[in-house]
Amino acid sequence: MTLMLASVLSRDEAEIALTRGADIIDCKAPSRGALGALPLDTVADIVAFVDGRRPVSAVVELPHDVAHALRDFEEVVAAGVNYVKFALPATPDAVEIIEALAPLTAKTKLVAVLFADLGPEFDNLEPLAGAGFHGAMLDTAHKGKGRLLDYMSVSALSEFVARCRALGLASGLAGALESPDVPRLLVTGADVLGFRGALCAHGERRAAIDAHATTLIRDLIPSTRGAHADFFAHLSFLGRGYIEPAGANDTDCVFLKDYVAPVEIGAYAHEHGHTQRVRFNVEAEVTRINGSDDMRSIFSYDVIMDAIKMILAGGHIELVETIAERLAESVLLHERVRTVTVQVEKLDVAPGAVGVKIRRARAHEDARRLQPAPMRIDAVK
Ligand SMILES: O=C[C@H](O)COP(=O)(O)O
Repeated sequence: MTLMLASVLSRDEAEIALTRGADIIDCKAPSRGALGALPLDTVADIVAFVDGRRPVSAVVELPHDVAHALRDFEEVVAAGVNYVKFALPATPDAVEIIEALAPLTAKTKLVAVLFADLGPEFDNLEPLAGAGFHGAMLDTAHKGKGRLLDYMSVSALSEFVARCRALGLASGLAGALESPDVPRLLVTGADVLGFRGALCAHGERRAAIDAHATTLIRDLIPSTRGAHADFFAHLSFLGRGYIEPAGANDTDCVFLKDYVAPVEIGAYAHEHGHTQRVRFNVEAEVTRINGSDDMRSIFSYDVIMDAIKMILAGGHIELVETIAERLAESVLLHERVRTVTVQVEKLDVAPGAVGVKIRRARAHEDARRLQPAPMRIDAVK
């Protein structure tokens, strides 16, 4: 289950984040850049307010002299936080920094932050795991100059998450994330999605966090916590067709039309080692959700494009049928999708197009698997 991390700069903001359902309360000073540390007394105040109801993380800004870092880390640990985050530079001394901080892993959970916009060094993940670090998080250093997905694709982020998982590291994704990014990043399986800007009015990370903006992000991330668990149960039953539409007009069609990509595809030997143009047409029949006019009520076409990119990132594929089946399966993972039609065409084999068109539906038993009491969306405002 992916957790929601909310970066806050005060006790009052921690109260908003906590009451609106954030899973992790992250102490951070937006005025000091991407990974700014709050004063220790503020961190202690937030820890005291949260009072164990959620895990609390805090940032340490690495000093140039790593020996001093230990003292800074010790002070934050003494403030009672559960996780300590710091920026691990993509420089040759990174392993030296990891080794210097390793003794602290006996006292707290250390999370190294790598910056996607600064050429992150993923080979440092092994030393981090070997030193007993808790996790690694991708973020962006230059706020206001792009989101995480502007620097790394969903496929690359999925690889980062898988590599962390294989090493026993928890994985986090952050970086000027916005609400449309959430359904796209959930497919990576990251342990944590981190937010600051998206929780603030008008996405301005230095402004105060806003209760409704925080609730919107919370509602987009499935949760096992309280009202939001019911909310998501409600959504998932909608997706599974639990609330039977009165008629066909209770579903909408989200489509991707004439999306052409270079694909390594073909069963013949001469089709290996190069790409061919392949055209994708996808129609997803989705259960409509009324009651909100934001990301909570839509199934994003981005998710379809990301699914295509993730399949193609896997290398050469022999058959168009294979791509079509995998794509249909990926789209049906989203519980709002009731049926999907996928057409995959090779454009460079003949004067026209050749390929396959399939239609797949969610298994009917899926639609009746659970029987909750439906809940109005605005009940979680
Ligand atoms: O770890 C969470 C970061 O504070 C994300 O901040 P941001 O959403 O402003 O990039």
